[in-house]
Amino acid sequence: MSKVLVSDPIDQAGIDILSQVATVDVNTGLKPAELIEIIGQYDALMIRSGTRVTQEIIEAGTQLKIIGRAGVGVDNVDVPAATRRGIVVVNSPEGNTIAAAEHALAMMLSLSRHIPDANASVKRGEWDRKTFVGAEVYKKTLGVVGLGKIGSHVATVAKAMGMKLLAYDPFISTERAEQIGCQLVDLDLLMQQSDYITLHIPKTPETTHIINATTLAKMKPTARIINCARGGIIDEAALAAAVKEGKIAGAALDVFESEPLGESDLRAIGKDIILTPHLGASTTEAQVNVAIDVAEQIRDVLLGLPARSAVNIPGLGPDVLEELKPYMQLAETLGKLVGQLAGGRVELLTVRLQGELATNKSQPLVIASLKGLLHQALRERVNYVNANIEAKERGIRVIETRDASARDYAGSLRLEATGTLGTHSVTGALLGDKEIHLTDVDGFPINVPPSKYMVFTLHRDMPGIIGKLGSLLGSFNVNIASMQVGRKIVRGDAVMALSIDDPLPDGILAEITKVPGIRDAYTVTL
Ligand SMILES: NC(=O)C1=CN([C@@H]2O[C@H](COP(=O)(O)OP(=O)(O)OC[C@H]3O[C@@H](n4cnc5c(N)ncnc54)[C@H](O)[C@@H]3O)[C@@H](O)[C@H]2O)C=CC1
Ligand SMILES: O=C(O)C(=O)COP(=O)(O)O
Repeated sequence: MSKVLVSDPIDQAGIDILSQVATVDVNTGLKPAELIEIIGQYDALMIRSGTRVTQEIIEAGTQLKIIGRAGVGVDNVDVPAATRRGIVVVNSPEGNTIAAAEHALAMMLSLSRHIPDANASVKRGEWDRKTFVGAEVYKKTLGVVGLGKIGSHVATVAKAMGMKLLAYDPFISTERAEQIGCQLVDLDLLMQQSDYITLHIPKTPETTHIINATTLAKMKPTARIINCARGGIIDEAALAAAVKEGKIAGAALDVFESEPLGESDLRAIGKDIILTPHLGASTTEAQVNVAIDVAEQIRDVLLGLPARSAVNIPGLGPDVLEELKPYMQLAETLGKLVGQLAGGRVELLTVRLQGELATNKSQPLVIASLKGLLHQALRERVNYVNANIEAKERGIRVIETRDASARDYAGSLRLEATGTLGTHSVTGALLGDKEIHLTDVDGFPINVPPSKYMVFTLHRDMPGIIGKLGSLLGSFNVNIASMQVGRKIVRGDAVMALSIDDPLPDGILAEITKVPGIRDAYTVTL
């Protein structure tokens, strides 16, 4: 049975799902060294923001197949290191959207009405109605930085409260922004014109300290900023100084450069700074959502099924997988075949989408072709996650081409591999009930379903050659299940495709090439 380690608190609903297929150990609060020590026994790791999954931990996780982040941000996971090792990293892109958006809105209203400090003062026995005079958000301008799932929900609710909306997000179209009621502007203008600024971008090298002393200096002295996205997007020292010196009116932070928050100037500033301990996703509803979403994906991957929200399998969402799955199997089979025909080190793979397939996304088919191609060298170590990286590291160049006019089959895929021993090509299509058929080998038309063990020959089309090959294989007790010859012209060159019941015993390939008229022979396992 598989083993899953849950190293941050997650809802029981997730544990129940994992327990259907695995032994689940919940062990939270581990130090990095303790995690490194035990991770080697686990097939899956489920985390929230509390566990930093470093390269060292990934390398110690020799059995790991999947890392599941019960939430959105995967900045605490070394995703490139996981990708190199073929470990799927999944998250829950929507499970806590509402929770995080509502926390940002709560922060905005708390800032504008001084709710945390007013509450504390009443609880101290005071009745101070002067200190806590607030400001309305109605008709004020809210600047949303990052108009993704959370930013959009914040904007929608803020609009209903009568706020004017500006947004900065270089990856969102003007039309999409307008749909949500936002005017897209650049970051400078947003900083200058907003009364409230709320951040909803991921933490990346580009967004680290995107809000710094220079950008803060552009804000109005009456403006306030909210960060419920990630620590480190705002330069904390510059922010503390800006609030302390009255350059801006206030800030509310849920996330910090280092968590848990240690010694910090931020703690010392009174009612103009509100701090919460990374509570954005901490609602009962969100925690059930993310736990179920991620646990289901871990369960599926442990059962050999694809994950619906893998962050390190480019272009392979569930809808694409559903639609392209049969073609991906075709691509993988053709990749295995052309890799074995090419024999030596492959330097260039040309992936050609033909007929109806030409209008489809090529990336999943390229990944599947590479997975097949590299199978010979890497076996189970290559998967959809690391096929691209492994190919790059081996110096395999990939060219994608399309030919919508190819009409032999509704849709077909052609792979051509050029390597140290020459160039080979194979084409395949899905026929009837989506059954894979090989339709061309090295330019010779054939029509055979692939089988696990096959022999291909390149020979002269002349009388007697099929019989000689049949007897030769018979003399070595090799049973032929099916055989087909493809040729372009009578008595010219031809290709023979044989399906055999068992692997070809050692040494027979050399015997086959001694048959007069046979120029080359290949044995493949698909
Ligand atoms: N405080 C908490 O507990 C929670 C925090 N989060 C954080 O909220 C953030 C946003 O989450 P979602 O809205 O779900 O993500 P999303 O992917 O739907 O949206 C992110 C948006 O940021 C934009 N973006 C990316 N780079 C940018 C850049 N350099 N400048 C401007 N915009 C940029 C993207 O185009 C996208 O529209 C994430 O960092 C996530 O980790 C999410 C959930 C809970
Ligand atoms: O989902 C996210 O990105 C979050 O920041 C939530 O973090 P958490 O799961 O509450 O530790």
